Amino acid sequence: MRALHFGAGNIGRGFIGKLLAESGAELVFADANKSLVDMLNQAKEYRVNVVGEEHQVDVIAGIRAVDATSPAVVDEIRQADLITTAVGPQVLEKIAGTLAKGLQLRFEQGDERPMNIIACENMVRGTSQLKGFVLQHLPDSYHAKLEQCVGFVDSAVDRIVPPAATKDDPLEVTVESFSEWIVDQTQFKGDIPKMAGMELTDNLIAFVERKLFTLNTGHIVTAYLGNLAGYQTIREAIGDLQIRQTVKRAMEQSGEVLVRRYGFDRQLHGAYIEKILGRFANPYLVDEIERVGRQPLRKLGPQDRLTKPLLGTLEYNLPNDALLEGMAAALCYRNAADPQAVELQGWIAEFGVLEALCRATGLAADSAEAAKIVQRYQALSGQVPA
Ligand SMILES: NC(=O)c1ccc[n+]([C@@H]2O[C@H](COP(=O)([O-])OP(=O)(O)OC[C@H]3O[C@@H](n4cnc5c(N)ncnc54)[C@H](O)[C@@H]3O)[C@@H](O)[C@H]2O)c1
Ligand SMILES: O=P(O)(O)OC[C@@H](O)[C@@H](O)[C@H](O)[C@H](O)CO
Repeated sequence: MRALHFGAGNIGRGFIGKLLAESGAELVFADANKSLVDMLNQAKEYRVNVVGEEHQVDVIAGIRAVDATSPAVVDEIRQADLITTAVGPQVLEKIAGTLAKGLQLRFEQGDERPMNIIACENMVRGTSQLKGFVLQHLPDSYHAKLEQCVGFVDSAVDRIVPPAATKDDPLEVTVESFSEWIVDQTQFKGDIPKMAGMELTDNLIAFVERKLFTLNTGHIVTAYLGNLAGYQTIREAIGDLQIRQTVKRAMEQSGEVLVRRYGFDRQLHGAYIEKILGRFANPYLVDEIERVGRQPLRKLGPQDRLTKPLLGTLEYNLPNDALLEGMAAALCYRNAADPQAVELQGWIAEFGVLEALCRATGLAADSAEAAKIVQRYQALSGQVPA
């Protein structure tokens, strides 16, 4: 199997690329960072440090890389059996034109072999969104061929991978031992690739929402409350009992929506939350609040990990105070190095906090929830670190 993976970053090297290579795929990374591409091509391998109760170092060998902005990537796309991505939700639109070029070339050459594409991003049905972008770039005359030959397979991906702590080997990644990759088995074209570590489901939406609206909801509340309390890492923040209680409650409040919507077993979901709290406290990982808190406008978006669960609590008439607290803390997030944090603070300065909140989340300005968030923001904003 020839696999092309877009995004040789933390999750690309530490999870999806590792899994592809270990399954025997001929693996090529495509990345826009030229020095990363050069380093991968020079080393042809990298180390993955798997940390937890037991430590292990895996060497991922026999890999190469291509500049995702160069014409060479088009030919790699043409030849691939499986294309995966871990580039960030906002980048999918940017790589769609290149994907369309590679697919067009493949179709022009009369190649009708099945190919599958899986976006491994923290978003609901990211691959389906990518398909929409690809269709915008692909001439209409190839749309039927795309439907016939290319499977766009949605997935849920879970493994905490902070940027590596070691400075001496820039390619090494450190990952937690837990990992979960669940894909929608109904969307493949041709044979489903056999890969240890890739689970199949015909009910993907439940698993995507379970992951995004539990782990990522808890993660972001930890990050923004931790930031307000002056912590640097997720582990420090979750070690603060008061923060831990709010984070747990936020996951429980979001979780109750998931239990009602998808029929998850309440007790098992409680155990899932406990396990996640343990993962946040992993003593072997240094996960900066800055990484987890990145892009607050995306995190506050209507379909994302704070607003969507909040809307669910309204639908089922459930408590939501911890989710509101997390959203108020998000509005307090300042980071001069994060363009979305700067933009959010710019909106607050220009339009006031209520309008900024409504722009970011889509909440109605006259809603009770918006009023409560603003009230909590006023109380919390006094604590914003200098
Ligand atoms: N790190 C985690 O713990 C984790 C876990 C699960 C899911 N995810 C998701 O995986 C995705 C990637 O996250 P990450 O933490 O690995 O980020 P990252 O920043 O470490 O990696 C992203 C990579 O994409 C590359 N890239 C950017 N634009 C590109 C382009 N146009 N073409 C090709 N490559 C491009 C960057 O150079 C970088 O190497 C995100 O959607 C994230 O939500 C991350
Ligand atoms: O990647 P983001 O920015 O959507 O979210 C930050 C973290 O919550 C995320 O990367 C988690 O570490 C990951 O989702 C764990 O599976």
